[in-house]
Amino acid sequence: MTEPHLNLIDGTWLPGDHLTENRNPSDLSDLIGLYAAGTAADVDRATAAATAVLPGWQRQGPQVRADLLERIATQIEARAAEIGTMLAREEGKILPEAIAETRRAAQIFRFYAGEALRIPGEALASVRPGVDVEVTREPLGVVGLITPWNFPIAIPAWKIAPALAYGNAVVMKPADLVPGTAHLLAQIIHDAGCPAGLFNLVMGPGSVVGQAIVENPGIAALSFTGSVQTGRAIARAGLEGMKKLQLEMGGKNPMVVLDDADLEVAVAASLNGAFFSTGQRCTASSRLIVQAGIHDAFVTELGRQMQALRVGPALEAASQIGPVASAAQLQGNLRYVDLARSEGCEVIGGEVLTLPTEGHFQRPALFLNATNQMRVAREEIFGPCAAVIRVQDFDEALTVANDSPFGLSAGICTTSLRHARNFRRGARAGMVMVNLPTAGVDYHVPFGGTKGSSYGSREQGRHAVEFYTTVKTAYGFAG
Ligand SMILES: NC(=O)C1=CN([C@@H]2O[C@H](COP(=O)(O)OP(=O)(O)OC[C@H]3O[C@@H](n4cnc5c(N)ncnc54)[C@H](OP(=O)(O)O)[C@@H]3O)[C@@H](O)[C@H]2O)C=CC1
Ligand SMILES: O=C(O)CCC(=O)C(=O)O
Repeated sequence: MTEPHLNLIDGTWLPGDHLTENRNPSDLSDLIGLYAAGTAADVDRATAAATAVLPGWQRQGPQVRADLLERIATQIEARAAEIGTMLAREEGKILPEAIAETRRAAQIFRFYAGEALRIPGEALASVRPGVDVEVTREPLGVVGLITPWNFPIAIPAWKIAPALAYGNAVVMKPADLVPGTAHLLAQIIHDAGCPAGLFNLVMGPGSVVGQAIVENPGIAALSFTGSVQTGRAIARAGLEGMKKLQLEMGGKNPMVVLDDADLEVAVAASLNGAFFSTGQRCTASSRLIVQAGIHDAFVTELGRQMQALRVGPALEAASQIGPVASAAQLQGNLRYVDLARSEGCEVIGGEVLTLPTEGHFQRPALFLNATNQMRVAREEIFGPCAAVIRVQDFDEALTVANDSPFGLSAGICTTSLRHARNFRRGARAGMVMVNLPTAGVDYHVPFGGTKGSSYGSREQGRHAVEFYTTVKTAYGFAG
């Protein structure tokens, strides 16, 4: 058995109060390691250390921050194969996707190394003669980051990097399913020369460590990605503590396929959007809204390609779709497959697969003849399952696409410039994709949604400055 992996608090590796097992969802006999589960007292200690280090750190200015982020980026890149392997092993994403996600994390750190030197501000003349006004962006203080399991390095990266770039300190809790990638990232941040207490990793259950972060009065702001249910609970408790909030939650993302679409493009975008990463993306295309004229050809070709996808262990080169991340997630997916049948859908695929290694393998599923009022078309499943809804024309497609409690990403496949433009304008979603999967985003532009998908200002790109800073207005009279 390898050494247990500890929490990073105030620059020191500390044991928490017990150890939890991290197992490989592609092979449950593979024990990846033991990870320290922290306590509320660990969160208090981390927050106190973060508070103490901030004044000295902020006095050093942005070049020091940029240099630190650059060193972190370089190390992540250098260790992309090792980190990607850990990510694939603990989360179940296939290795090429896991390595690509790791490289994306490096790019994110590098992007914010540059942004640390570009913090915007304004100088204005006052309405009063002789007075100058300066509007600056100031750090918030200590920020609490609570991250999910489905992007175990990209999401921590796109929260940690702007938090540090804009002069804050961090207390982070990764999802309990994926401590290994977070621990590697914490090691890199520590080894890159991050001052003690500036970045703290506290692993452990959401109900203990997550809750303690949400309730700690020393934490000024919370950035969370995960389920709607947990996001709502964090919003209530966070507001009680008057914290600044940024919540990224679910999606039920529509992919509209019009009669005039290029069939090959539409099938490729839908296959990728609905099933890649085992459908475990908040941007997944879980509603395929298909115009009547192309419906049968589209469903036949998508069904054929979906059934041909090779589901297998994440580290095997032949695998195209890895396992579902956990037993609980698989059980949830299977309940939705049953529900689809009982709501009147014809189901293709969706069954549990028995492979040589014991893991959570499931064949992707299409729910045909769905309507937008069915629960399988309204609730986020977060698995390799997509509901197909037939519509008559563009107007109906747009109405159905917008009729959802969520509004994260929305896609359309069409060769009509007019339909593409009207969809971009009319879709009630934070991100719109034309002839592209609803999932798979760039790291240097805003990410986030409308309605039940997101709360607070956008993540990623230059827009992250809005969340991770507060505005100060300073007046001066020079005489
Ligand atoms: N939008 C997205 O990107 C994601 C959406 N989901 C959705 O959520 C469903 C369930 O997944 P799940 O992992 O349980 O999502 P959760 O929302 O429970 O978990 C997200 C993060 O919040 C933490 N957390 C849980 N409870 C609390 C709490 N009371 N206070 C503070 N933090 C808490 C979790 O910790 P811990 O892991 O220890 O429980 C994890 O770090 C999925 O089926 C999917 O629908 C899930 C992941 C990402
Ligand atoms: O689609 C992507 O690239 C990112 C998706 C994501 O962040 C998520 O599913 O949580």
